[in-house]
Amino acid sequence: MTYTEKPLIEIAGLSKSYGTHHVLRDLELTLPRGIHALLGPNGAGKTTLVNILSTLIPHDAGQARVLGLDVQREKKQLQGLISLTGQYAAVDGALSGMENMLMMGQLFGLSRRDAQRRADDLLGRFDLAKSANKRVSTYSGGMRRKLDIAASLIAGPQLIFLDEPTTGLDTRSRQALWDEINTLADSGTSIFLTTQYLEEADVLAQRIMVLNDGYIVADGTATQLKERVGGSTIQMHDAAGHILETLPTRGSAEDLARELTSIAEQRPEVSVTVRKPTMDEVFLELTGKPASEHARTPNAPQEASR
Ligand SMILES: Nc1ncnc2c1ncn2[C@@H]1O[C@H](COP(=O)(O)OP(=O)(O)OP(=O)(O)O)[C@@H](O)[C@H]1O
Repeated sequence: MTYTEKPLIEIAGLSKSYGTHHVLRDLELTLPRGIHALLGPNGAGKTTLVNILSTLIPHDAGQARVLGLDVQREKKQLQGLISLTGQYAAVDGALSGMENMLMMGQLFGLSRRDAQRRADDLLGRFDLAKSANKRVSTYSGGMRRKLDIAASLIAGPQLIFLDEPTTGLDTRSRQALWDEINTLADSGTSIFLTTQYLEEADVLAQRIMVLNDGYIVADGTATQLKERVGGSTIQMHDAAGHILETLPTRGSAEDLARELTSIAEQRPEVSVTVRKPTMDEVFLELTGKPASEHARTPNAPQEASR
């Protein structure tokens, strides 16, 4: 079996403590290739897990394999197949976008010619070609973040870890980056991202893991996580759109049809909307903590679209 056929990530009994503070406790997880998101409140251990999986820090107990390779014993080999983009863009402001790309290419041992070819391609893909020769200090936050991700892709990694890739970006830059992440995944690169934005996980990820107090408290698709929290609800509105009443349902077509027929007969004047639980409600249910205001996507729709 080659590494391309192995699970993307395999974790068994993984634990990590800082002194007496148990940050990760006995984690078990197997993920196939694709886009996966790790959600959790501040201090839940998301960055710690990403740092372990990307070989930056050792774990205390258990096993972690990425692309079939042991994160500690086969660290060097693994480092050639993955890349990590952290919360703060690690590009050099005094250099141009192209110079940053070439420097990264050199670091990964590419020839100047190969690095130039890859840099041209990536800067074009991330819509940075026009600014390639401008100093990065003149770039916007969104452009820096895109350059950081483009630079991390220069050696063609199989898997890219993105630690809070869109924190601090405005809605438009966030959307543009989501498009890039989807394009990357379409071209065969797997993505493991951490995020505090519930909508980001909802929109992008095939699997979502929720980390809380060192444990993975939920793992599934956005739809599965929402189903855990409960079935759809029926909201009744007046003509001005004000919510008059919210009725819980079990979510089956039969249950919904019965409730809707009863409303049609007894309150024909109201309008109705059927809504699924939002990721905010899922987060609150699973972690006991509301997603903090800053962790919500600006202008995020109130209702999830799935
Ligand atoms: N080097 C360290 N030494 C001691 N404690 C640490 C260290 N790194 C992280 N921690 C602690 O471990 C816990 C988890 O931190 P981590 O950065 O992994 O959380 P996170 O989920 O990424 O949080 P955030 O969303 O705020 O970035 C926190 O309580 C943090 O203070």
